[in-house]
Amino acid sequence: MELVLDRSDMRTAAQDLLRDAAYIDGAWVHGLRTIEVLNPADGSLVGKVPLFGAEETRLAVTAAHRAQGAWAGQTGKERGAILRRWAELMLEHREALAWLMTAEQGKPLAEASGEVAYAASFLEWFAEEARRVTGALLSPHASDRRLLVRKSPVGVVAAVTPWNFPLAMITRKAGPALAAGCTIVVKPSELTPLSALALARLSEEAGVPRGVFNVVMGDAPAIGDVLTGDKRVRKFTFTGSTAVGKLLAARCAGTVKRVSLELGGNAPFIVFDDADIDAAIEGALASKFRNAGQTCVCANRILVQSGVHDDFAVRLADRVRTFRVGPGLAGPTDQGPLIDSRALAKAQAHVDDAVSRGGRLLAGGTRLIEGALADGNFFAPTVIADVPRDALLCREETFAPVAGLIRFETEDEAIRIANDTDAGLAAYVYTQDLARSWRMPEALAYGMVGLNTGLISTEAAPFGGVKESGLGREGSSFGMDDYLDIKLTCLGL
Ligand SMILES: NC(=O)c1ccc[n+]([C@@H]2O[C@H](COP(=O)([O-])OP(=O)(O)OC[C@H]3O[C@@H](n4cnc5c(N)ncnc54)[C@H](O)[C@@H]3O)[C@@H](O)[C@H]2O)c1
Ligand SMILES: O=C[C@H](O)CS(=O)(=O)O
Repeated sequence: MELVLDRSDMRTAAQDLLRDAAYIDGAWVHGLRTIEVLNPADGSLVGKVPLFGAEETRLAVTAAHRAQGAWAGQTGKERGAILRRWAELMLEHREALAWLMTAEQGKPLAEASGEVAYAASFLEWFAEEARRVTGALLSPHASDRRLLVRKSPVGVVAAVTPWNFPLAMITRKAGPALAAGCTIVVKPSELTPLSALALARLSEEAGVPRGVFNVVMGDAPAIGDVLTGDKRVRKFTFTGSTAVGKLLAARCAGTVKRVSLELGGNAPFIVFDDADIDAAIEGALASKFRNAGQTCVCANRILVQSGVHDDFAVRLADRVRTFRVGPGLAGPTDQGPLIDSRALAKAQAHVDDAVSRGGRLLAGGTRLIEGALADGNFFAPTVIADVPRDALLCREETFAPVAGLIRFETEDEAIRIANDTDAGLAAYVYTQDLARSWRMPEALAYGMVGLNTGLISTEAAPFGGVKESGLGREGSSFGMDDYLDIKLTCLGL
């Protein structure tokens, strides 16, 4: 199958990583029925993958279950060495992985390359954590007893991941899982499966034993039924929309699985009068428009104190008008397409609703269809000032390059607006007031707060939300806890 890429040198490199089969028990398994993977920038065919279902998923769970004991029997140092080699291979193939990602997901090549490094950083980080799983010898409750606590791998892990970060959302789970001694079955999004399969291809070269890392895709509900219902799966981890996360988490109750969820956001981005406005503009651009606004931690509501609201709005609009919007494989761009037509329709609905309620459109506001953009899902980077608080974009995750500015007067009012949502993933505050810098993170009901920065995601920190944005944390040493069970040995002397 010929990968249609613009530069032949990169086509060759990406072609080597391109797979049209699922990866089960160390084998590439083709299917009679296939799914087409399309480039969101122009609708062209990037690749095909099997349309698999329950039967193939059970085969993958069987492989993971069979491999788990031997994998856990390796030392943390041995598992860590394999994870580190996997990370090295990702970086050695960084350009090819980035091209494949831009082809199937649409993000600018520079962002895709950044995600490859970000994804590799989780394998690198957990290669070290693999060597640091410790236990405890507790102070006994009686002189003839000894209390020994050890941590052991939970067992077979099932992971379901989204399309917006096709590599990082997988390694953020596979890293700690494999470091802990678990094995894993991954179902990537059917919109972006090629990056996951390229990762599997590199896992072989890294020495990940057969059955330890498996990738299956196709009929998502049928696959999900097996992953949430098979009792051999002891841990289910999901990254995606809140609605689907709730559905799948509920299904895990039947076999009492460990569950971790990374769900939707509705991030407030709060700019006070005393903020460094230049820094706040840069932070808003980075947070709002990364991946064309398709990240779970994007600024979803930009709250600006009234003293600086109009100046901030005009300056933000001036900046977004300079964005280079286009296909990521055709040359340097600042913003790529949205993932599909549904995303385009949602973006337009949020814009139309905000304007109909009195918001002032300062930039963008419509789909882009000129020239090379005609066949893609391109939406103009958009800024709307004075958005009312009952607007759709204040109540729903927009997941598009649409910046809605809400005016506020006081700190208490900003906190009330910010916390008025069921989401609780990320929030951002720009202020130069020291006391306010302490008050705001404490008052905001979110798992993560960016203070004078719009970029908070790193493998070195615990990523996750509160309320309906999720359960558990991914990244940092905290990220191991979801893949380990605590076992007590009470020794009678
Ligand atoms: N909190 C985080 O870390 C984080 C990270 C990335 C994305 N997200 C969220 O994910 C959403 C965007 O991703 P998406 O559109 O892929 O979400 P989605 O929920 O539509 O899909 C996520 C995954 O679930 C699968 N899926 C969907 N329905 C299923 C079913 N019935 N059974 C089994 N699997 C099913 C999909 O195929 C995909 O692999 C946004 O809400 C975003 O905020 C959150
Ligand atoms: O979309 C959610 C991802 O977790 C984004 S990030 O790259 O981890 O910030």
